[in-house]
Amino acid sequence: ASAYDYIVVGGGPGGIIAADRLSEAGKTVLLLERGGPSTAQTGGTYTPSWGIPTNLTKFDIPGAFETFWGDADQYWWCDDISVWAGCLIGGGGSVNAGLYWYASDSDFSLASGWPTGWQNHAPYTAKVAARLPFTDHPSTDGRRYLEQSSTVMGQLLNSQGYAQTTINARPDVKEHVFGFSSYDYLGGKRAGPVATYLQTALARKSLTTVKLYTPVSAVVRTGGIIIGVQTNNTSLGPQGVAQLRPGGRVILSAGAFGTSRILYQSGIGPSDMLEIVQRSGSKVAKAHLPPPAQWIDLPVGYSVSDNPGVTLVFTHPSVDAYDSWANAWTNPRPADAAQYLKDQSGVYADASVKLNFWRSYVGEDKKKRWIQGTVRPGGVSYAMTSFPFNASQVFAVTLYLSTGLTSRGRIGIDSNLNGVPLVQPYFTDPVDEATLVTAIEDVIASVKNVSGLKLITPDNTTTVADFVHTYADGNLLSNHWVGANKVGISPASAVVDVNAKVFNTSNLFVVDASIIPSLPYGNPTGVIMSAAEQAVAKILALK
Ligand SMILES: Cc1cc2nc3c(=O)[nH]c(=O)nc-3n(C[C@H](O)[C@H](O)[C@H](O)COP(=O)(O)OP(=O)(O)OC[C@H]3O[C@@H](n4cnc5c(N)ncnc54)[C@H](O)[C@@H]3O)c2cc1C
Repeated sequence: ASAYDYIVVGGGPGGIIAADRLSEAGKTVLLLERGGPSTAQTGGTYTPSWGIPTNLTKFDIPGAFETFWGDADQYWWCDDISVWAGCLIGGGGSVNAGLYWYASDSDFSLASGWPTGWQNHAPYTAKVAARLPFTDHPSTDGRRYLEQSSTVMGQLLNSQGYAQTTINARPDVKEHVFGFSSYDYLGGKRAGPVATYLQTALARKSLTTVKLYTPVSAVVRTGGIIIGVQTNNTSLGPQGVAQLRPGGRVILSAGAFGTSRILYQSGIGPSDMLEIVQRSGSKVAKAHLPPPAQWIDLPVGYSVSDNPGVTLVFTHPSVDAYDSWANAWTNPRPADAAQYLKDQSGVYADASVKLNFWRSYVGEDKKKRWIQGTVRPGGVSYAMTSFPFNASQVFAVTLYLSTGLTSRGRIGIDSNLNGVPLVQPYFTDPVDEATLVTAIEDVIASVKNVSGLKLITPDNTTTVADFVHTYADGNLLSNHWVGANKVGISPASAVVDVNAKVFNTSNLFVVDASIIPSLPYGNPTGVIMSAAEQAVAKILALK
Protein backbone atom coordinates (compact mmCIF):
# COMPACT_ATOMS: atom_id res chain seq x y z
CA ALA A 1 0.00 0.00 0.00
CA SER A 2 1.13 3.53 -0.79
CA ALA A 3 0.38 6.93 0.68
CA TYR A 4 -0.80 9.79 -1.50
CA ASP A 5 -0.56 13.55 -1.70
CA TYR A 6 -4.27 13.64 -2.54
CA ILE A 7 -7.12 11.18 -2.22
CA VAL A 8 -10.11 12.16 -4.36
CA VAL A 9 -13.36 10.41 -3.47
CA GLY A 10 -15.81 10.09 -6.37
CA GLY A 11 -15.22 10.05 -10.12
CA GLY A 12 -17.89 12.47 -11.36
CA PRO A 13 -17.17 15.75 -13.17
CA GLY A 14 -15.79 17.39 -10.00
CA GLY A 15 -13.55 14.50 -8.94
CA ILE A 16 -12.16 13.76 -12.39
CA ILE A 17 -11.14 17.37 -12.97
CA ALA A 18 -9.57 17.51 -9.51
CA ALA A 19 -7.59 14.31 -10.14
CA ASP A 20 -6.37 15.54 -13.51
CA ARG A 21 -5.24 18.99 -12.42
CA LEU A 22 -3.59 17.69 -9.24
CA SER A 23 -1.60 15.06 -11.11
CA GLU A 24 -0.70 17.67 -13.73
CA ALA A 25 0.79 19.68 -10.85
CA GLY A 26 3.01 16.70 -9.99
CA LYS A 27 0.98 15.39 -7.03
CA THR A 28 0.32 11.72 -6.43
CA VAL A 29 -3.41 11.13 -6.60
CA LEU A 30 -5.66 8.22 -5.65
CA LEU A 31 -9.10 8.54 -7.27
CA LEU A 32 -11.68 6.25 -5.65
CA GLU A 33 -14.97 5.56 -7.43
CA ARG A 34 -17.66 3.37 -5.91
CA GLY A 35 -19.09 2.26 -9.27
CA GLY A 36 -17.70 0.53 -12.34
CA PRO A 37 -16.91 1.52 -15.91
CA SER A 38 -19.23 3.50 -18.17
CA THR A 39 -18.13 4.28 -21.73
CA ALA A 40 -16.16 1.74 -23.79
CA GLN A 41 -13.04 3.82 -23.25
CA THR A 42 -13.34 3.18 -19.49
CA GLY A 43 -13.85 -0.55 -19.98
CA GLY A 44 -17.64 -0.49 -20.30
CA THR A 45 -19.15 -3.31 -22.34
CA TYR A 46 -22.91 -2.73 -22.13
CA THR A 47 -23.82 -2.49 -25.80
CA PRO A 48 -27.23 -2.69 -27.50
CA SER A 49 -28.28 -5.76 -29.46
CA TRP A 50 -27.74 -3.71 -32.60
CA GLY A 51 -24.41 -2.41 -31.32
CA ILE A 52 -21.95 -4.05 -33.69
CA PRO A 53 -19.09 -3.09 -33.62
CA THR A 54 -19.24 -3.38 -29.86
CA ASN A 55 -17.30 -0.29 -28.87
CA LEU A 56 -20.48 1.75 -28.47
CA THR A 57 -22.04 1.27 -25.03
CA LYS A 58 -25.22 2.68 -23.59
CA PHE A 59 -23.06 5.43 -22.11
CA ASP A 60 -21.41 6.25 -25.45
CA ILE A 61 -24.57 6.56 -27.54
CA PRO A 62 -26.22 9.92 -26.84
CA GLY A 63 -29.55 8.73 -28.25
CA ALA A 64 -29.69 6.01 -25.56
CA PHE A 65 -30.22 8.68 -22.89
CA GLU A 66 -33.99 8.21 -22.79
CA THR A 67 -33.49 4.46 -22.28
CA PHE A 68 -31.70 4.69 -18.92
CA TRP A 69 -35.02 4.12 -17.19
CA GLY A 70 -36.19 1.13 -19.24
CA ASP A 71 -33.81 -1.76 -18.49
CA ALA A 72 -34.40 -4.64 -16.11
CA ASP A 73 -31.08 -4.08 -14.31
CA GLN A 74 -30.37 -0.36 -14.07
CA TYR A 75 -27.01 -0.86 -12.37
CA TRP A 76 -25.80 2.66 -13.19
CA TRP A 77 -28.02 4.41 -10.65
CA CYS A 78 -26.91 4.80 -7.02
CA ASP A 79 -29.15 2.28 -5.26
CA ASP A 80 -28.96 4.09 -1.94
CA ILE A 81 -30.03 7.56 -3.09
CA SER A 82 -33.75 8.16 -3.54
CA VAL A 83 -33.36 10.50 -6.54
CA TRP A 84 -31.53 9.81 -9.82
CA ALA A 85 -27.76 9.82 -9.40
CA GLY A 86 -25.12 8.00 -11.43
CA CYS A 87 -22.85 5.59 -9.54
CA LEU A 88 -20.22 4.71 -12.14
CA ILE A 89 -17.12 6.40 -13.51
CA GLY A 90 -18.19 9.80 -14.80
CA GLY A 91 -20.97 10.03 -12.21
CA GLY A 92 -23.99 11.98 -13.39
CA GLY A 93 -21.93 12.94 -16.42
CA SER A 94 -22.17 9.37 -17.72
CA VAL A 95 -25.95 9.15 -17.48
CA ASN A 96 -27.10 12.70 -18.10
CA ALA A 97 -28.53 14.32 -21.21
CA GLY A 98 -25.18 16.01 -21.92
CA LEU A 99 -26.64 19.51 -22.09
CA TYR A 100 -23.71 21.82 -21.61
CA TRP A 101 -23.55 25.57 -21.01
CA TYR A 102 -20.38 27.55 -20.48
CA ALA A 103 -20.40 29.47 -17.21
CA SER A 104 -21.46 33.11 -17.25
CA ASP A 105 -20.41 35.96 -14.93
CA SER A 106 -23.79 35.73 -13.22
CA ASP A 107 -23.20 32.06 -12.39
CA PHE A 108 -20.25 33.05 -10.14
CA SER A 109 -21.53 36.41 -8.92
CA LEU A 110 -21.90 37.66 -5.36
CA ALA A 111 -25.62 37.92 -6.11
CA SER A 112 -25.63 34.19 -6.81
CA GLY A 113 -24.21 33.61 -3.33
CA TRP A 114 -20.52 33.08 -4.13
CA PRO A 115 -18.11 34.63 -1.65
CA THR A 116 -15.57 37.23 -2.76
CA GLY A 117 -12.69 35.53 -4.53
CA TRP A 118 -14.68 33.37 -6.96
CA GLN A 119 -15.88 36.00 -9.45
CA ASN A 120 -12.90 35.73 -11.80
CA HIS A 121 -14.16 32.50 -13.33
CA ALA A 122 -13.24 33.40 -16.92
CA PRO A 123 -9.77 31.74 -17.04
CA TYR A 124 -11.20 28.55 -15.51
CA THR A 125 -14.23 28.55 -17.78
CA ALA A 126 -11.82 29.01 -20.70
CA LYS A 127 -9.77 26.02 -19.51
CA VAL A 128 -12.90 23.88 -19.49
CA ALA A 129 -13.89 25.07 -22.97
CA ALA A 130 -10.38 24.32 -24.26
CA ARG A 131 -10.47 20.77 -22.90
CA LEU A 132 -14.08 20.12 -23.79
CA PRO A 133 -15.55 22.36 -26.47
CA PHE A 134 -19.34 22.34 -26.84
CA THR A 135 -21.14 21.23 -29.95
CA ASP A 136 -24.64 22.23 -31.06
CA HIS A 137 -24.54 19.83 -34.02
CA PRO A 138 -23.22 16.57 -32.52
CA SER A 139 -23.88 14.35 -35.53
CA THR A 140 -20.56 13.66 -37.29
CA ASP A 141 -22.00 14.75 -40.65
CA GLY A 142 -22.62 18.21 -39.21
CA ARG A 143 -26.35 18.02 -39.89
CA ARG A 144 -29.16 18.42 -37.37
CA TYR A 145 -31.85 15.75 -37.25
CA LEU A 146 -35.52 15.79 -36.20
CA GLU A 147 -35.47 19.54 -36.13
CA GLN A 148 -39.20 20.15 -36.58
CA SER A 149 -39.97 20.88 -32.93
CA SER A 150 -37.22 23.51 -32.77
CA THR A 151 -38.52 25.16 -35.93
CA VAL A 152 -42.05 25.30 -34.53
CA MET A 153 -40.91 26.54 -31.13
CA GLY A 154 -38.59 29.06 -32.78
CA GLN A 155 -41.61 30.57 -34.52
CA LEU A 156 -43.46 30.86 -31.23
CA LEU A 157 -40.46 32.45 -29.50
CA ASN A 158 -39.87 34.88 -32.38
CA SER A 159 -43.45 36.05 -31.96
CA GLN A 160 -42.57 36.91 -28.35
CA GLY A 161 -39.49 38.94 -29.28
CA TYR A 162 -36.85 36.28 -28.62
CA ALA A 163 -33.74 36.29 -30.82
CA GLN A 164 -31.88 33.23 -32.04
CA THR A 165 -28.23 32.95 -31.02
CA THR A 166 -25.44 30.45 -30.44
CA ILE A 167 -25.90 30.20 -26.69
CA ASN A 168 -22.32 29.26 -25.75
CA ALA A 169 -20.86 31.98 -27.97
CA ARG A 170 -22.38 34.53 -25.56
CA PRO A 171 -22.86 32.85 -22.18
CA ASP A 172 -23.80 36.14 -20.48
CA VAL A 173 -26.75 36.77 -22.79
CA LYS A 174 -29.75 34.92 -21.41
CA GLU A 175 -32.53 37.45 -21.98
CA HIS A 176 -35.10 36.53 -24.64
CA VAL A 177 -32.71 34.23 -26.50
CA PHE A 178 -33.03 30.78 -27.96
CA GLY A 179 -30.58 28.51 -29.67
CA PHE A 180 -29.78 24.95 -30.66
CA SER A 181 -29.07 22.68 -27.71
CA SER A 182 -25.38 22.46 -26.78
CA TYR A 183 -23.82 19.18 -25.74
CA ASP A 184 -20.52 17.98 -24.25
CA TYR A 185 -20.17 15.34 -26.97
CA LEU A 186 -17.23 14.60 -29.24
CA GLY A 187 -17.37 12.66 -32.49
CA GLY A 188 -21.06 11.85 -32.11
CA LYS A 189 -20.46 10.18 -28.73
CA ARG A 190 -20.90 11.13 -25.10
CA ALA A 191 -17.63 12.69 -23.99
CA GLY A 192 -17.62 14.89 -20.88
CA PRO A 193 -14.75 14.72 -18.36
CA VAL A 194 -14.40 10.95 -18.82
CA ALA A 195 -13.22 11.27 -22.44
CA THR A 196 -10.99 14.27 -21.74
CA TYR A 197 -9.69 15.03 -18.24
CA LEU A 198 -9.76 11.41 -17.08
CA GLN A 199 -7.64 10.32 -20.04
CA THR A 200 -4.89 12.84 -19.37
CA ALA A 201 -4.95 11.96 -15.67
CA LEU A 202 -4.59 8.24 -16.49
CA ALA A 203 -1.73 8.97 -18.88
CA ARG A 204 0.31 10.21 -15.87
CA LYS A 205 0.81 6.62 -14.76
CA SER A 206 3.34 7.31 -12.03
CA LEU A 207 1.08 9.90 -10.40
CA THR A 208 -2.51 8.75 -10.90
CA THR A 209 -4.12 5.64 -9.43
CA VAL A 210 -7.80 5.05 -10.18
CA LYS A 211 -9.74 2.37 -8.33
CA LEU A 212 -13.26 1.44 -9.42
CA TYR A 213 -15.76 -0.42 -7.22
CA THR A 214 -14.20 1.24 -4.19
CA PRO A 215 -16.76 2.98 -1.99
CA VAL A 216 -15.48 5.25 0.76
CA SER A 217 -17.54 5.18 3.95
CA ALA A 218 -15.79 7.90 5.95
CA VAL A 219 -12.68 9.99 6.33
CA VAL A 220 -10.44 8.89 9.18
CA ARG A 221 -9.62 11.86 11.35
CA THR A 222 -8.04 12.96 14.58
CA GLY A 223 -9.83 16.15 15.48
CA GLY A 224 -9.70 18.24 12.32
CA ILE A 225 -6.76 16.40 10.80
CA ILE A 226 -7.58 13.78 8.19
CA ILE A 227 -5.16 10.86 7.91
CA GLY A 228 -6.90 8.75 5.29
CA VAL A 229 -10.20 7.37 4.04
CA GLN A 230 -11.97 4.11 4.85
CA THR A 231 -12.44 1.91 1.78
CA ASN A 232 -13.58 -1.67 1.21
CA ASN A 233 -10.16 -2.63 -0.22
CA THR A 234 -7.49 -3.90 2.16
CA SER A 235 -4.82 -3.69 -0.55
CA LEU A 236 -5.08 0.10 -0.25
CA GLY A 237 -3.96 0.16 3.37
CA PRO A 238 -4.33 -1.37 6.84
CA GLN A 239 -7.98 -2.40 7.38
CA GLY A 240 -8.74 -0.79 4.03
CA VAL A 241 -7.73 2.72 5.14
CA ALA A 242 -6.05 4.48 2.21
CA GLN A 243 -3.36 6.74 3.63
CA LEU A 244 -2.30 10.31 3.04
CA ARG A 245 1.31 11.37 2.98
CA PRO A 246 2.24 13.90 5.67
CA GLY A 247 0.72 17.16 4.47
CA GLY A 248 -1.66 15.26 2.22
CA ARG A 249 -5.29 16.19 1.57
CA VAL A 250 -8.62 14.50 0.94
CA ILE A 251 -11.07 15.89 -1.62
CA LEU A 252 -14.65 14.70 -1.46
CA SER A 253 -16.30 14.70 -4.90
CA ALA A 254 -19.03 12.15 -4.30
CA GLY A 255 -21.89 14.41 -5.44
CA ALA A 256 -24.47 16.28 -3.37
CA PHE A 257 -25.88 13.19 -1.66
CA GLY A 258 -22.70 11.09 -1.62
CA THR A 259 -20.41 13.74 -0.15
CA SER A 260 -22.98 14.68 2.49
CA ARG A 261 -23.28 11.06 3.63
CA ILE A 262 -19.49 10.62 3.88
CA LEU A 263 -19.35 13.77 6.01
CA TYR A 264 -22.10 12.52 8.35
CA GLN A 265 -20.34 9.15 8.72
CA SER A 266 -17.17 11.06 9.59
CA GLY A 267 -18.90 13.01 12.35
CA ILE A 268 -19.28 16.22 10.34
CA GLY A 269 -22.71 17.79 9.98
CA PRO A 270 -25.84 18.63 11.93
CA SER A 271 -26.39 16.49 15.04
CA ASP A 272 -29.70 15.02 13.84
CA MET A 273 -27.94 13.38 10.89
CA LEU A 274 -24.99 12.24 12.98
CA GLU A 275 -27.38 10.69 15.50
CA ILE A 276 -28.89 8.64 12.67
CA VAL A 277 -25.40 7.27 11.94
CA GLN A 278 -24.87 6.63 15.67
CA ARG A 279 -28.15 4.69 15.93
CA SER A 280 -27.54 2.78 12.74
CA GLY A 281 -27.05 -0.97 12.83
CA SER A 282 -24.30 -0.65 10.22
CA LYS A 283 -20.86 -1.18 11.71
CA VAL A 284 -19.26 0.10 8.52
CA ALA A 285 -21.25 3.35 8.59
CA LYS A 286 -20.37 4.22 12.15
CA ALA A 287 -16.84 2.82 12.31
CA HIS A 288 -15.34 6.32 12.13
CA LEU A 289 -18.05 8.30 13.90
CA PRO A 290 -16.18 9.94 16.79
CA PRO A 291 -17.79 10.61 20.17
CA PRO A 292 -20.18 13.61 20.14
CA ALA A 293 -17.61 15.92 21.76
CA GLN A 294 -15.60 15.64 18.53
CA TRP A 295 -18.48 16.18 16.16
CA ILE A 296 -18.00 19.12 13.83
CA ASP A 297 -21.28 20.99 13.54
CA LEU A 298 -21.78 22.30 9.99
CA PRO A 299 -24.91 22.83 7.88
CA VAL A 300 -24.22 19.82 5.64
CA GLY A 301 -27.34 19.19 3.53
CA TYR A 302 -28.99 22.58 4.01
CA SER A 303 -29.50 25.29 1.39
CA VAL A 304 -30.03 22.92 -1.51
CA SER A 305 -31.73 23.81 -4.72
CA ASP A 306 -32.76 21.94 -7.82
CA ASN A 307 -34.56 23.47 -10.80
CA PRO A 308 -38.31 22.92 -10.62
CA GLY A 309 -39.38 21.92 -14.14
CA VAL A 310 -42.87 21.61 -15.61
CA THR A 311 -43.49 19.97 -18.98
CA LEU A 312 -46.00 21.18 -21.55
CA VAL A 313 -46.97 18.91 -24.40
CA PHE A 314 -47.93 20.12 -27.88
CA THR A 315 -48.72 18.68 -31.26
CA HIS A 316 -47.82 20.12 -34.64
CA PRO A 317 -48.41 18.45 -38.02
CA SER A 318 -44.76 18.94 -39.03
CA VAL A 319 -43.33 17.11 -36.02
CA ASP A 320 -41.93 13.59 -36.13
CA ALA A 321 -42.68 12.62 -32.52
CA TYR A 322 -40.05 9.92 -32.54
CA ASP A 323 -41.62 7.71 -29.91
CA SER A 324 -38.77 5.28 -30.38
CA TRP A 325 -36.39 7.40 -28.28
CA ALA A 326 -37.56 5.17 -25.47
CA ASN A 327 -37.10 2.10 -27.68
CA ALA A 328 -33.68 3.05 -28.97
CA TRP A 329 -32.11 0.27 -26.95
CA THR A 330 -34.24 -2.67 -27.99
CA ASN A 331 -36.14 -1.61 -31.06
CA PRO A 332 -34.69 1.44 -32.82
CA ARG A 333 -35.75 2.65 -36.24
CA PRO A 334 -33.43 0.40 -38.31
CA ALA A 335 -32.16 3.11 -40.65
CA ASP A 336 -31.29 5.38 -37.71
CA ALA A 337 -29.45 2.59 -35.88
CA ALA A 338 -27.53 1.64 -39.01
CA GLN A 339 -26.59 5.24 -39.71
CA TYR A 340 -25.33 5.75 -36.17
CA LEU A 341 -23.28 2.55 -36.22
CA LYS A 342 -21.73 3.49 -39.55
CA ASP A 343 -20.19 6.81 -38.52
CA GLN A 344 -21.91 8.12 -35.33
CA SER A 345 -24.16 10.39 -37.36
CA GLY A 346 -27.92 10.86 -37.40
CA VAL A 347 -30.70 10.82 -34.86
CA TYR A 348 -28.80 8.92 -32.14
CA ALA A 349 -25.92 11.40 -32.05
CA ASP A 350 -27.86 13.55 -29.61
CA ALA A 351 -29.96 13.03 -26.50
CA SER A 352 -33.29 14.23 -27.98
CA VAL A 353 -33.23 17.85 -26.77
CA LYS A 354 -33.20 20.19 -29.75
CA LEU A 355 -33.66 23.76 -28.60
CA ASN A 356 -33.21 25.82 -25.42
CA PHE A 357 -34.40 29.29 -24.51
CA TRP A 358 -34.13 31.79 -21.67
CA ARG A 359 -35.79 34.93 -20.36
CA SER A 360 -36.27 36.62 -16.98
CA TYR A 361 -39.28 37.71 -14.95
CA VAL A 362 -39.49 40.12 -12.04
CA GLY A 363 -41.59 38.61 -9.25
CA GLU A 364 -43.90 40.44 -6.88
CA ASP A 365 -40.99 40.47 -4.42
CA LYS A 366 -39.14 42.60 -7.05
CA LYS A 367 -36.54 39.87 -7.53
CA LYS A 368 -35.49 38.70 -10.97
CA ARG A 369 -35.78 35.03 -11.83
CA TRP A 370 -34.80 33.27 -15.03
CA ILE A 371 -36.66 30.60 -16.94
CA GLN A 372 -34.92 28.00 -19.09
CA GLY A 373 -36.91 26.17 -21.73
CA THR A 374 -36.02 22.79 -23.22
CA VAL A 375 -37.69 21.49 -26.39
CA ARG A 376 -37.70 17.86 -27.54
CA PRO A 377 -39.73 15.71 -29.91
CA GLY A 378 -41.76 12.95 -28.26
CA GLY A 379 -42.54 13.23 -24.57
CA VAL A 380 -45.87 11.44 -24.61
CA SER A 381 -45.21 9.96 -21.20
CA TYR A 382 -45.98 13.41 -19.88
CA ALA A 383 -49.23 13.77 -21.78
CA MET A 384 -51.62 13.91 -18.85
CA THR A 385 -54.74 14.42 -20.84
CA SER A 386 -57.93 12.54 -21.57
CA PHE A 387 -58.85 14.24 -24.82
CA PRO A 388 -57.76 12.77 -28.14
CA PHE A 389 -54.63 14.01 -29.86
CA ASN A 390 -52.34 12.91 -32.66
CA ALA A 391 -49.57 11.02 -30.86
CA SER A 392 -47.33 10.99 -33.94
CA GLN A 393 -47.04 14.81 -33.78
CA VAL A 394 -46.13 15.26 -30.13
CA PHE A 395 -43.32 17.36 -28.74
CA ALA A 396 -42.55 18.48 -25.21
CA VAL A 397 -41.39 21.80 -23.78
CA THR A 398 -40.07 21.80 -20.22
CA LEU A 399 -39.88 25.15 -18.44
CA TYR A 400 -37.41 25.30 -15.56
CA LEU A 401 -36.85 28.04 -13.03
CA SER A 402 -33.12 28.76 -12.81
CA THR A 403 -31.03 31.75 -11.72
CA GLY A 404 -32.78 33.79 -9.06
CA LEU A 405 -34.81 30.88 -7.72
CA THR A 406 -35.23 31.53 -3.99
CA SER A 407 -36.70 28.22 -2.77
CA ARG A 408 -34.32 26.07 -0.76
CA GLY A 409 -34.66 22.57 0.65
CA ARG A 410 -32.65 20.16 2.72
CA ILE A 411 -31.11 16.78 1.94
CA GLY A 412 -29.78 14.16 4.32
CA ILE A 413 -30.04 10.47 5.17
CA ASP A 414 -32.90 8.32 6.38
CA SER A 415 -32.67 5.59 9.00
CA ASN A 416 -31.36 3.16 6.36
CA LEU A 417 -28.61 5.70 5.59
CA ASN A 418 -30.10 6.29 2.15
CA GLY A 419 -29.57 9.74 0.68
CA VAL A 420 -32.94 11.52 0.57
CA PRO A 421 -34.43 14.99 0.22
CA LEU A 422 -35.68 15.92 3.71
CA VAL A 423 -37.35 19.14 2.58
CA GLN A 424 -38.18 19.29 -1.13
CA PRO A 425 -36.48 22.36 -2.62
CA TYR A 426 -39.11 23.32 -5.17
CA PHE A 427 -41.71 25.86 -4.11
CA THR A 428 -40.83 26.76 -0.54
CA ASP A 429 -41.17 30.36 -1.80
CA PRO A 430 -44.56 30.94 -3.46
CA VAL A 431 -43.08 33.63 -5.72
CA ASP A 432 -41.07 30.88 -7.44
CA GLU A 433 -44.27 29.01 -8.20
CA ALA A 434 -46.04 32.17 -9.37
CA THR A 435 -43.13 32.98 -11.69
CA LEU A 436 -43.24 29.57 -13.31
CA VAL A 437 -47.02 29.91 -13.77
CA THR A 438 -46.56 33.29 -15.48
CA ALA A 439 -43.89 31.88 -17.78
CA ILE A 440 -46.10 28.96 -18.80
CA GLU A 441 -49.06 31.27 -19.40
CA ASP A 442 -46.84 33.41 -21.65
CA VAL A 443 -45.87 30.44 -23.81
CA ILE A 444 -49.45 29.25 -24.03
CA ALA A 445 -50.69 32.73 -24.99
CA SER A 446 -48.53 32.55 -28.12
CA VAL A 447 -49.72 29.17 -29.35
CA LYS A 448 -52.18 31.01 -31.59
CA ASN A 449 -49.26 32.68 -33.38
CA VAL A 450 -48.11 29.40 -34.91
CA SER A 451 -50.38 27.80 -37.46
CA GLY A 452 -51.23 24.18 -36.63
CA LEU A 453 -49.77 24.29 -33.08
CA LYS A 454 -51.98 22.68 -30.41
CA LEU A 455 -51.50 22.50 -26.65
CA ILE A 456 -52.22 19.04 -25.24
CA THR A 457 -50.95 19.31 -21.65
CA PRO A 458 -52.18 21.03 -19.58
CA ASP A 459 -55.52 20.31 -21.18
CA ASN A 460 -58.52 22.61 -21.23
CA THR A 461 -59.97 21.14 -18.04
CA THR A 462 -57.37 22.72 -15.76
CA THR A 463 -55.86 26.14 -15.13
CA VAL A 464 -52.11 26.62 -15.40
CA ALA A 465 -51.99 27.59 -11.72
CA ASP A 466 -53.68 24.33 -10.70
CA PHE A 467 -51.55 22.35 -13.11
CA VAL A 468 -48.34 23.68 -11.58
CA HIS A 469 -49.61 23.57 -8.01
CA THR A 470 -50.50 19.87 -8.22
CA TYR A 471 -47.37 18.84 -10.14
CA ALA A 472 -45.69 16.09 -8.12
CA ASP A 473 -42.25 16.77 -6.59
CA GLY A 474 -40.97 13.68 -8.39
CA ASN A 475 -41.93 15.32 -11.70
CA LEU A 476 -40.63 18.79 -10.82
CA LEU A 477 -37.21 17.26 -10.14
CA SER A 478 -34.32 18.04 -12.53
CA ASN A 479 -31.40 16.18 -10.86
CA HIS A 480 -29.40 19.40 -10.62
CA TRP A 481 -28.77 19.39 -6.88
CA VAL A 482 -26.48 22.17 -5.65
CA GLY A 483 -25.81 23.90 -2.33
CA ALA A 484 -25.66 21.03 0.19
CA ASN A 485 -22.03 21.86 1.09
CA LYS A 486 -21.98 25.37 -0.12
CA VAL A 487 -18.98 27.65 -0.14
CA GLY A 488 -19.07 30.71 2.11
CA ILE A 489 -17.32 32.73 4.75
CA SER A 490 -18.95 31.40 7.91
CA PRO A 491 -19.45 27.88 9.27
CA ALA A 492 -22.85 29.05 10.49
CA SER A 493 -24.17 29.15 6.95
CA ALA A 494 -21.62 27.32 4.79
CA VAL A 495 -19.76 24.01 4.86
CA VAL A 496 -16.60 24.91 2.94
CA ASP A 497 -14.55 28.09 3.12
CA VAL A 498 -13.40 30.22 0.18
CA ASN A 499 -10.72 27.61 -0.60
CA ALA A 500 -13.28 24.78 -0.68
CA LYS A 501 -11.87 23.48 2.64
CA VAL A 502 -14.36 22.05 5.11
CA PHE A 503 -14.57 24.46 8.05
CA ASN A 504 -12.83 23.34 11.22
CA THR A 505 -10.71 20.78 9.42
CA SER A 506 -7.09 21.13 8.30
CA ASN A 507 -7.01 19.13 5.11
CA LEU A 508 -10.49 18.10 3.97
CA PHE A 509 -12.00 19.67 0.85
CA VAL A 510 -15.13 19.35 -1.27
CA VAL A 511 -15.01 19.74 -5.05
CA ASP A 512 -18.36 18.86 -6.60
CA ALA A 513 -21.77 20.35 -7.35
CA SER A 514 -22.59 20.61 -3.66
CA ILE A 515 -20.31 23.61 -3.06
CA ILE A 516 -22.23 25.73 -5.61
CA PRO A 517 -24.44 28.16 -3.69
CA SER A 518 -27.24 28.56 -6.21
CA LEU A 519 -28.33 27.31 -9.58
CA PRO A 520 -26.73 28.70 -12.72
CA TYR A 521 -28.68 29.82 -15.79
CA GLY A 522 -28.63 26.39 -17.39
CA ASN A 523 -27.98 22.70 -16.72
CA PRO A 524 -25.10 22.82 -14.26
CA THR A 525 -22.24 20.67 -15.60
CA GLY A 526 -20.41 23.54 -17.33
CA VAL A 527 -20.45 25.51 -14.08
CA ILE A 528 -19.49 22.48 -11.97
CA MET A 529 -16.44 21.95 -14.18
CA SER A 530 -15.43 25.62 -14.07
CA ALA A 531 -15.88 25.62 -10.29
CA ALA A 532 -13.75 22.46 -10.04
CA GLU A 533 -10.96 24.07 -12.07
CA GLN A 534 -11.06 27.13 -9.84
CA ALA A 535 -11.27 25.12 -6.62
CA VAL A 536 -8.24 23.00 -7.53
CA ALA A 537 -6.23 26.13 -8.35
CA LYS A 538 -7.12 27.53 -4.91
CA ILE A 539 -6.25 24.26 -3.18
CA LEU A 540 -2.89 24.00 -4.94
CA ALA A 541 -2.12 27.60 -3.99
CA LEU A 542 -2.61 26.84 -0.27
CA LYS A 543 0.55 26.25 1.73
C1 LIG B 1 -30.67 11.77 -15.24
C2 LIG B 1 -29.83 13.00 -15.13
C3 LIG B 1 -29.79 13.90 -16.20
C4 LIG B 1 -29.01 15.06 -16.11
N1 LIG B 1 -28.90 15.87 -17.20
C5 LIG B 1 -27.99 16.88 -17.17
C6 LIG B 1 -27.67 17.60 -18.35
O1 LIG B 1 -28.17 17.32 -19.44
N2 LIG B 1 -26.76 18.61 -18.26
C7 LIG B 1 -26.16 18.95 -17.07
O2 LIG B 1 -25.38 19.89 -17.04
N3 LIG B 1 -26.44 18.26 -15.95
C8 LIG B 1 -27.30 17.22 -15.99
N4 LIG B 1 -27.50 16.47 -14.86
C9 LIG B 1 -26.80 16.87 -13.63
C10 LIG B 1 -25.31 16.54 -13.63
O3 LIG B 1 -25.06 15.29 -14.21
C11 LIG B 1 -24.80 16.61 -12.19
O4 LIG B 1 -25.07 17.89 -11.69
C12 LIG B 1 -23.31 16.33 -12.10
O5 LIG B 1 -23.00 15.05 -12.58
C13 LIG B 1 -22.82 16.47 -10.66
O6 LIG B 1 -21.42 16.29 -10.65
P1 LIG B 1 -20.65 15.93 -9.30
O7 LIG B 1 -19.22 15.78 -9.67
O8 LIG B 1 -21.02 16.89 -8.27
O9 LIG B 1 -21.25 14.54 -8.80
P2 LIG B 1 -21.68 13.19 -9.51
O10 LIG B 1 -21.75 13.34 -10.97
O11 LIG B 1 -22.88 12.71 -8.77
O12 LIG B 1 -20.46 12.21 -9.22
C14 LIG B 1 -20.21 11.67 -7.96
C15 LIG B 1 -19.40 10.41 -8.14
O13 LIG B 1 -19.01 9.95 -6.85
C16 LIG B 1 -19.21 8.56 -6.75
N5 LIG B 1 -19.45 8.27 -5.33
C17 LIG B 1 -20.55 8.58 -4.60
N6 LIG B 1 -20.39 8.17 -3.33
C18 LIG B 1 -19.17 7.59 -3.26
C19 LIG B 1 -18.43 6.97 -2.20
N7 LIG B 1 -18.95 6.88 -0.96
N8 LIG B 1 -17.22 6.46 -2.48
C20 LIG B 1 -16.69 6.53 -3.74
N9 LIG B 1 -17.35 7.12 -4.77
C21 LIG B 1 -18.57 7.64 -4.53
C22 LIG B 1 -20.42 8.29 -7.63
O14 LIG B 1 -20.46 6.94 -8.04
C23 LIG B 1 -20.16 9.26 -8.78
O15 LIG B 1 -19.36 8.69 -9.77
C24 LIG B 1 -28.28 15.32 -14.92
C25 LIG B 1 -28.30 14.42 -13.86
C26 LIG B 1 -29.05 13.25 -13.97
C27 LIG B 1 -29.03 12.28 -12.82
